[in-house]
Amino acid sequence: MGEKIPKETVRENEEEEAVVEEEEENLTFEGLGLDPRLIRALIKKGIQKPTPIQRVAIPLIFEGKDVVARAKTGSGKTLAYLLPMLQKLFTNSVPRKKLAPNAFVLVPTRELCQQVYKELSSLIELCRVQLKVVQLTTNMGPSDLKAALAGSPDILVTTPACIPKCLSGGVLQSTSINESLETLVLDEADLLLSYGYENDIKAFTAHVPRSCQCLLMSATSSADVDKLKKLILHNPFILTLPEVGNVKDEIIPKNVQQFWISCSARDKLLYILALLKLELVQKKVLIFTNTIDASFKAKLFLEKFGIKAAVLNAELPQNSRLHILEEFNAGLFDYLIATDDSQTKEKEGAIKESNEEPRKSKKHVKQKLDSEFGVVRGIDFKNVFTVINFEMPQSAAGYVHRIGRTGRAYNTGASVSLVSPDEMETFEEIKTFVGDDDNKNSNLITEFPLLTQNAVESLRYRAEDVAKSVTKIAVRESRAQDLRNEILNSEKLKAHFEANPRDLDLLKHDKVLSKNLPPPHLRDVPEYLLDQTTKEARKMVKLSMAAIGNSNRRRGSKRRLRKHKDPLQAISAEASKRSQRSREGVVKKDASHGDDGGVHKKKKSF
Ligand SMILES: Nc1ncnc2c1ncn2[C@@H]1O[C@H](COP(=O)(O)OP(=O)(O)OP(=O)(O)O)[C@@H](O)[C@H]1O
Repeated sequence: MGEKIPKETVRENEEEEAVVEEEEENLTFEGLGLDPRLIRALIKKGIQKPTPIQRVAIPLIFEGKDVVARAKTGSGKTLAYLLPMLQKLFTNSVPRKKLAPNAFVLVPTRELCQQVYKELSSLIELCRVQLKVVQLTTNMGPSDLKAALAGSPDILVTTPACIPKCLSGGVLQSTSINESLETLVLDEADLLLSYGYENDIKAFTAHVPRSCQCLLMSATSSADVDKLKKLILHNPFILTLPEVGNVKDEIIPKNVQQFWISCSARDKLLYILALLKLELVQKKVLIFTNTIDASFKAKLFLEKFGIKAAVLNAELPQNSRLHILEEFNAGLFDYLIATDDSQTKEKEGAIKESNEEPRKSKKHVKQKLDSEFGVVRGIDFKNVFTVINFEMPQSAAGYVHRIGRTGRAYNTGASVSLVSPDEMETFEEIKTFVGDDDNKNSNLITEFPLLTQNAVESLRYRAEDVAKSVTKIAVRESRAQDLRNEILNSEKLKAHFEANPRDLDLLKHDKVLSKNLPPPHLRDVPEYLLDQTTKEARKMVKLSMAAIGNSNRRRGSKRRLRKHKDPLQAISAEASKRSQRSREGVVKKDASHGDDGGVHKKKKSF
C-alpha cells in the first residue's frame, strides 16, 4: 500500500488527473496492494481482476487522496471505493476514535442504500473481520435510529436527508462526527443534488473534519458534480478512463447491443408479446415504462398469455421494492416491469423526501410516491441480459442509464426500444447522442433483426382481443389490489425477512393479478403459427442463452431457494387449528406445488 499523504499536502496541490493506461490491464488485486482477506472474498464472489476504474482508484485511495471518480455506468465504481475503505478500516494501526461511525457513505436513494449496505455486509462477512455497518433511512423513527447507531458502528450508509434528522434527534453529535469521521463517500454524486439534498449536504460539510478523506463517485461529469466537488473536496485527484473525451463516451456502455423496432403506440403490447412469447430476446428481461399504469397494463396483458412479470415502482412500500429487487437478482422470475420516472424527478429537481412518519392509511399510500426511489440510476440488477424500452425515456441520458442496467462490468447485454411515431423525435436525438461522432453514417442503434412481420401478424388477432380486455378499470383495480397486497405482506413479513434474508421465494412478486386464469390456447403458441425465420431466431437465442449459462443459473437458484421454509404458511397456521405445527414457527412448503398454485393459495390467507 502506498504511503499516506497528509491531507493538508494533498489539498494544497493543484488538481491532478489520472488516465488508466492500457498496459495496466494485467494489474491484479494483489498488485494493487489489496489485503488477502478482501482478495479471497472477491474470489468467492466470482470477481477475479479489477476493472479499469478500480485499477486507478484503489491505489489513490490507499494513498489517502481525495478522489473524484467518473466512470461509466456498470464499471465497478462501488467496489472501487468500498475495497480500500474497508481495508483502511481493518488494517488501521492507530486506534480509531469511535464516537461516531468512521466512514459515511451517502447515496441518493434507499434502494442504493440497501445495495451498498448488502455489498459491505457480505464483504465483511466473507473477510471475517470485526466491523459493523448500519444503514439509516429517513422513514426510521428516533428509537430505530438510536438502536441502529448503538454498538459503535464503523460504517454508516444513508441518504443525506437522514443526517440532519439524526443530529436534531441527538442520536449523532456533530462533535463526535468531527472527531471520528475518516472517510466520506458521495456515491452517484451527480444525482445527489438533483434529488434535492443540496442543503443537507451543505449543512453536513460543516461537521466534516479537514483530515477526512472524501471520495466522489459519478457516472457523468455535470455541473452538479462540480458543485459538490467544490463544496466538499479540495484539490482532489480527478480520475478518468482512456476513452473519455466527452460526456457521452464516459457513460455509454460499450458492451450492450442496441436495437429498435418501429411500431405504433397501440401495437406496443403486440410487439412485446411477440418478443417474449416467441422467445426472441434473452432472459432476464427488464422492461421500462414511463408510468405505473402502463406497467400494470403490460403485466395484465402478458399474464393472459402465461408470461408472469413483476412490477417495480415508487408507489410500493420500501420492503416490497427491496424484496422485488432481491428476488429478481436471485433469478426467481425472469421479467420485471419497472416504472422509470427519474427524468421527471430530475427535471423537476429538488423533490425531497418530506421526513414524514411512515405512511399510515392505504389511501395516503396510494397517492404518495417515494421521492427517494430510483430504479434506473445505480441499481445493480444482476444478470439482466435484455432491457426493453416499452416506452421511450424523455432524454438521451435517461436512455443511456436504462440500457446501462445490462452489460454490467465484464458482461454483455442487449436493449430493444419500441419506438412509436410520437417518440421518433426523442429517438432521433438519442441516436445522434449515442452515434459515433467520427463516422456520421454509423448507427449504433440498429433495427431488431429477429422479429419478422409475419411473426407479429400471427399474434395480432389474439393480442388485440386480449388488449381490449385490459381496460383502464382493470388496470386501476389491479394496481390498487397489488398495492394492498404488498402493504399487508410487506408489514407482516418484515420481521421474518430481517431474520431470514434468504427466504426469497415465499412471497412471489410476479403473481397473476387477473381474476381469470389465462386460457390454455393463449398460453401456448402453436408451432404452425411460426414461420421458419422465427423458428431459427428462437433457436439461436436459446443457444446463446445456454452458452452464457443463463438457464442453469436460474434453475439452480430456484432449487436452492425452495428448500427454505415458508413463514406465510406459519402465519396463516397460527390462526388455524394446526397449532402444533405453528408452534414450531414455520411449515415446510409442499414440494408438489407449482410456482403459482401453491404459493398463490397460501397468500389468500392474508
Ligand atoms: N472487478 C470486477 N470484475 C467483475 N465484476 C465486477 C467487478 N467489479 C464490480 N463488478 C460487478 O459489476 C457490477 C456493476 O458494478 P457497480 O454497481 O459498482 O457499477 P457502477 O459503476 O457503480 O454502476 P452505476 O453507475 O450504474 O452505479 C456489479 O454487479 C459488481 O458486482
